[in-house]
Amino acid sequence: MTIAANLGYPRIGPKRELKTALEAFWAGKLGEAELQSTAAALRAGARAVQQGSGISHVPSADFALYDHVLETVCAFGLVPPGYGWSGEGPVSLATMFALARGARGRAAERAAGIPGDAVALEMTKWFDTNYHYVVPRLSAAMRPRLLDDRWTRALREGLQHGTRTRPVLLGPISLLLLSKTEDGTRPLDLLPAMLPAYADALRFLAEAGAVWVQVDEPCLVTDLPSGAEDAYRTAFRALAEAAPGLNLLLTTYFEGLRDNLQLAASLPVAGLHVDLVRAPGQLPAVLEALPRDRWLSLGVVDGRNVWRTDLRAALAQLRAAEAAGFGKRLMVAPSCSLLHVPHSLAMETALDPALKRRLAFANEKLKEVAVLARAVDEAEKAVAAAFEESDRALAEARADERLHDAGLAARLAAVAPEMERRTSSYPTRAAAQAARLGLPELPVTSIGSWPQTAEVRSLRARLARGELDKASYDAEMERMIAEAVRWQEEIGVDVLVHGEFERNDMVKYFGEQLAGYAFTKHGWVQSYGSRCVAPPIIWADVSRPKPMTVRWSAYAQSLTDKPMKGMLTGPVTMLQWSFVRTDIPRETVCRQIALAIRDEVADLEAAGIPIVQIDEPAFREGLPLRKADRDDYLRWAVACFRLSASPVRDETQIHTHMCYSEFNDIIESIAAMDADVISIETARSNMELLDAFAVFDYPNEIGPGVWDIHSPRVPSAEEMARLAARAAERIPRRRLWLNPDCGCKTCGWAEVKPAMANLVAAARQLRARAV
Ligand SMILES: Nc1nc2c(c(=O)[nH]1)N[C@@H](CNc1ccc(C(=O)N[C@@H](CCC(=O)N[C@@H](CCC(=O)N[C@@H](CCC(=O)O)C(=O)O)C(=O)O)C(=O)O)cc1)CN2
Ligand code: MET
Ligand SMILES: [Zn+2]
Repeated sequence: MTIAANLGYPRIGPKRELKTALEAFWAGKLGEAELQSTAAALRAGARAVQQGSGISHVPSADFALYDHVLETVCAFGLVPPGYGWSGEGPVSLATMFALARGARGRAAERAAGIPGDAVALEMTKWFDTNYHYVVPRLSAAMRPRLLDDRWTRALREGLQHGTRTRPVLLGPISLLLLSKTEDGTRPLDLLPAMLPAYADALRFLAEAGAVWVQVDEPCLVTDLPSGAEDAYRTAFRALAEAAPGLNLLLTTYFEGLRDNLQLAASLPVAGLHVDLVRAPGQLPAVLEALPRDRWLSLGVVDGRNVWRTDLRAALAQLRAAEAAGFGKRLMVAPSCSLLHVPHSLAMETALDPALKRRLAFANEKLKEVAVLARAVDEAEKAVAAAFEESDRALAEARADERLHDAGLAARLAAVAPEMERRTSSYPTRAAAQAARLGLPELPVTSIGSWPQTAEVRSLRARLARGELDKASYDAEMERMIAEAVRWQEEIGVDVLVHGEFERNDMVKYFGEQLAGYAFTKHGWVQSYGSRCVAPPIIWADVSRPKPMTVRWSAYAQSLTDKPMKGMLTGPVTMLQWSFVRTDIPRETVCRQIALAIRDEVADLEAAGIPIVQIDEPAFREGLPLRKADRDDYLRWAVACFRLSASPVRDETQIHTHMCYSEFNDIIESIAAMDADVISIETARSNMELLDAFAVFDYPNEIGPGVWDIHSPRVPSAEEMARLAARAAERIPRRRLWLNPDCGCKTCGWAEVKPAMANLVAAARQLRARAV
């Protein structure tokens, strides 16, 4: 019988219950037992929904309080020293959260022996998603072993409630390849030490009654480093031997297997899961390569996007697998974990009904999976109604004239090459800008947002509930802007920002004002830990009905003689952090957004704003996972940024900002964006991220972050001056700016005020020193 399977379910809870519980726990308002019981209730709810939808392979241990990579690290005792773990026994919750968030000198941390200055481990993007995982920091001295059998515990939890779940384990090779090492060891060198711990986990699972275990190896879709192939063979031989009766499902997602297909097909596992949404074309090769005694799990329902599945097209792929001899060993599944989509459409009462009919969130996707599994076994007739609904929604979408804006198409077709170029080259512009702005050496600025306090959010919540009228809301925003402007002037910041108080999120805020975008009420997706985003949905051609930010920036500029920086989110990030329609190329959607941003840039200039920052924090994240696909992406991504940035005169300064990025492999493209100034996150890497800019001889101005805003610690002026001096060893001082790593929206004013004052002091110290 064809098996309906799921690979992972959203963790945050339909009403963000996990977020609420975590934040209460961290604030000392909720005990550990209560936190754990909220988590258990969420898992029970998830199992019930999945089973109720007809899923027979329900995942377990896909849940994590903060992050699944971090929980894996803690389970195996891969904890660096300095976080209060003795090296024996299970890793405490306090230690786990200190690894994730750094210590804050709280009583619970002191009690757990965690030094007050313990800094958080690095966080980075999970492949090309907007989910962040905690990067394991490994060393050869570590003695991996199974300290906390979270997998067997998860299996037993399901069994107690009558469900034999399929535990999910992050595979050893992906775990190591996603890690960093401290002592020059190569991550894969740790494999021999890791394997006994993995073997224990599998053996205990088998003893506890597991039948299937999902071993996630997403790195199999990437360009593997040397040695990885052998490591895969060694590892899976050991895993297979550890628990011979257990069925391992080798699970890949986010891309096709390509040149790793033979490797994947040759590993001694019971089944292979492949992503047929990202890489539908790999099916024939997979059918040819995979031995017929293996199970084949086909990811035909998109786990990364919110559109309803074309059931007929998906069924055709399943039938092809059946015809090729996998009929008795077939699984239907989402392409990847459903972590990346919102819980349920049921709560979305305000969506346009026609649009809503075209959507499927996690719960709806599970039903599609179940319908497809039945369709394979019982013929389409058994599920005819579902197929007709899918056909109808698709036909309706194709016929929907609202999707296409003829005027916009004409405008895009008329984009001339000079629209993607500033009038003059950087040296000419730099001179004009220097004359206009009169900035000191090492100018001090910030990345845009000031704290999104509970007060700001509650104003917005009251506006949404109708308890506050728009005029009063706007007046409150102006009051906060005015206060922020006065404070920045007082402490001596050179280029001011208005603070972005009026924005719920840097993408959603713009999406809400652009035509072609829809947004949800409860469509939350976990970004990291307790932080969520509600990505807007691009369903039709995107255009800008009217100016979006000019009012706030112009107001802020009216309060000061110092230059005010206008703040926009760039086209690539707007694309990357939205759910995007699939009927036209992403490149086209991005160019539409670029035109909208371009108009906003021009309007800001016309309103007298001398500097405009176009944020592109997701520029690197959008990079295809495979090197072979990268040039094409970089070509259009750079062009879109330039299209949005180029309507202005020489003397108007364009900034961009990027964070969470390694720049080495894309530095040429960053230079090609030709922003006058780029600010980047570098504080945590001790300026090492700047090396790419130095080696490449990056020609324009750079603001390397000297304050890690993700840490609650306030850096001293000396510390920031030291980092800036390190930067000055790499980049000529006349092209350097001083700024934090990123926006301050998640900080509190208690850190922001002293840290910004210290930043200004650091700049003054350095200016006084001749280098
Ligand atoms: N889209 C996106 N992706 C991104 C980032 C980003 O900024 N945006 N940054 C990086 C990730 N960093 C992030 C940093 C912070 C948050 C974050 O703070 N998220 C907020 C939600 C932001 C939001 O949409 N806020 C809304 C809704 C706030 C809310 O929850 N309101 C309450 C009511 C609050 C009250 O009554 O006081 C409710 O609706 O229940 C607003 O401010 O209006 C959260 O989880 O809490 C998310 C990601 C990378 N990816
Ligand atoms: C994730 S990048 C954030 C940039 C934005 N301008 C801010 O300051 O919040
Ligand atoms: Zn940032």
